[in-house]
Amino acid sequence: MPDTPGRPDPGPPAPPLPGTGPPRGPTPRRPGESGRFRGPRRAAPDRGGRTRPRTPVAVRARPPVHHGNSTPLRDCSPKGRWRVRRCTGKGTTAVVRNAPGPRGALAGRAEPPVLSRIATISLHTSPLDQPGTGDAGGMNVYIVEVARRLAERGVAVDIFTRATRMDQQAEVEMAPGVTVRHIAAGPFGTLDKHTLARHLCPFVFGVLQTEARNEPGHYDLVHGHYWLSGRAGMAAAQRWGVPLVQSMHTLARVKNAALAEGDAPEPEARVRGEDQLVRAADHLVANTADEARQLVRYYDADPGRVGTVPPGVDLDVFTPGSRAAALRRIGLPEDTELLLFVGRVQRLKAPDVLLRAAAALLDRDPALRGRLAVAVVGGLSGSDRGEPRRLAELARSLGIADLVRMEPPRSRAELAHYYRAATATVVPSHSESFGLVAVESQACGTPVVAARVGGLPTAVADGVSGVLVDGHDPEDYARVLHRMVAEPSWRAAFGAAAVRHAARLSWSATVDGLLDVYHGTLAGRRLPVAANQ
Ligand SMILES: CC(=O)N[C@H]1[C@@H](O[C@@H]2[C@H](O)[C@H](OP(=O)(O)O)[C@@H](O)[C@H](O)[C@H]2O)O[C@H](CO)[C@@H](O)[C@@H]1O
Ligand SMILES: O=c1ccn([C@@H]2O[C@H](COP(=O)(O)OP(=O)(O)O)[C@@H](O)[C@H]2O)c(=O)[nH]1
Ligand SMILES: [Mg+2]
Repeated sequence: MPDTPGRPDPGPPAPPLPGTGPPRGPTPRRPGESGRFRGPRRAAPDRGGRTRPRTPVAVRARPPVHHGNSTPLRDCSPKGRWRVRRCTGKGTTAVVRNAPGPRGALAGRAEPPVLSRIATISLHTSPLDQPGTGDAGGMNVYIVEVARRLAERGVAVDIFTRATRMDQQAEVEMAPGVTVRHIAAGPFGTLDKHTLARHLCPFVFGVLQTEARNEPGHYDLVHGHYWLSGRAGMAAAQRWGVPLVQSMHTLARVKNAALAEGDAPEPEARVRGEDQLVRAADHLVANTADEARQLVRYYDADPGRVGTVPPGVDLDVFTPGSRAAALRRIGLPEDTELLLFVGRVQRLKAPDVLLRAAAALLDRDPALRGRLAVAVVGGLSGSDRGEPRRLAELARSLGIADLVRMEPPRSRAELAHYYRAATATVVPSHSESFGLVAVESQACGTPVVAARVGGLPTAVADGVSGVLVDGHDPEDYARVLHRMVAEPSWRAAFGAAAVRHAARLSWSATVDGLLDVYHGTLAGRRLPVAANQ
């Protein structure tokens, strides 16, 4: 990754969102209702089935930037240093939190923070979508895997996403304790992510309206995924008086510093939105120490508010198995040497590098022609929809069209067969905050040949579970792939180490890390993090 790119002028601030400005405005009402509405007075059961006490107290609105703004509070329900409070005076309700800090009301007290329900925001893509196509990728997998496991540990998760079809139910139980809530915002159908910022206000309104059907204090924390969700999360967290934890998944400045040839840069509006979000979030979750450093270096994040929590892999689905059987299963002869690409088909992921490397490999070893195959598994993605057509043309011009299979997006169970069948999975991305595909492949016992960018050096143990390549020269990839094909014992050693490496990256460990971040945030702790190492 190149060093800090020239930081563009931050420009004017993005327009304010509902709920972000002090003092707090009127509470959302139900259609046809007048006066204050806080929904049915339903007591929220905690994870043990008990009812959490709600204590009405005095109100004070919080300024928009709360860090260091410690205010002693009395007579309120403690959630670590965060307090949710309600006032019946003057017909308004407000939710207030006191800022973390040693002078806060809880200083010196050792009460464990309450964490029973989280609002997860995934505005631009739904956890119910098929990953590996459009804008649905590793983030979707992450949200699903984490939500399920949080619920298993007694933390209910509501995932707010934008409704994309008229026939979608307002709420869908994705797993016990995990509810996907569809919020109408903008027209139905898939919208380009760059146009979604225009629909933030109705989305935020829908989220606030949904929450308003419950007692105040329904959510203990907001976790935003991707910058658009984070912008919505800023408003919701402030309105509810709870902390905002944010995962960026990708950063515009990082992507723009490493663009593939011909790729369009992320727009300035995203860069500005990310800047504001980094300032507003109570804690940022980075996938790797590299991403944590990028947040500090490119966005001036406070290192004490950046936590590093690596994503994981489903070790029940992605397991090693017979390569010959897997090849048969996907319709290829048992002696095939399969080079595999899995992911959203867009320039940033550089599937073209794999095709060029396959052609270079055949130049090195023409005898391979009868048994070499290349599979590109995944769907159209990104604003430039021409990539699949360009790949097909490239394959023809390289004289390898007969070897290349363009496969539609596959389910996770089906993907496991592709990984097991492959000689190597190739991840030549120009930028990658982590790279779940690399870990899934390793969990199936297949080594990875990847670009040495972003989080891939964490996902792949270089020289042990795979090989990292500097840059995107197809010859460099071909050299490594040739050895994988020509020296089966060399490849087998990588494969065995790959299984061990992936076994250290479980979703359960991810949830441990996230719970630490959540509890630390609720308690107002700064995180001892590697962001500035
Ligand atoms: C390329 C990259 O860094 N991917 C990450 C990331 O994934 C996706 C990314 O955030 C996409 O946004 P964009 O193309 O605008 O930058 C989203 O649309 C996708 O839904 C994300 O999945 O997150 C993954 C999980 O943290 C990470 O493994 C992957 O490397
Ligand atoms: O046909 C496909 C292609 C991809 N994926 C999944 O999409 C995710 C891609 O995540 P990754 O972090 O590698 O990249 P991202 O798309 O987030 O940039 C991985 O979990 C893949 O298993 C999938 O389920 N089916
Ligand atoms: Mg700051």
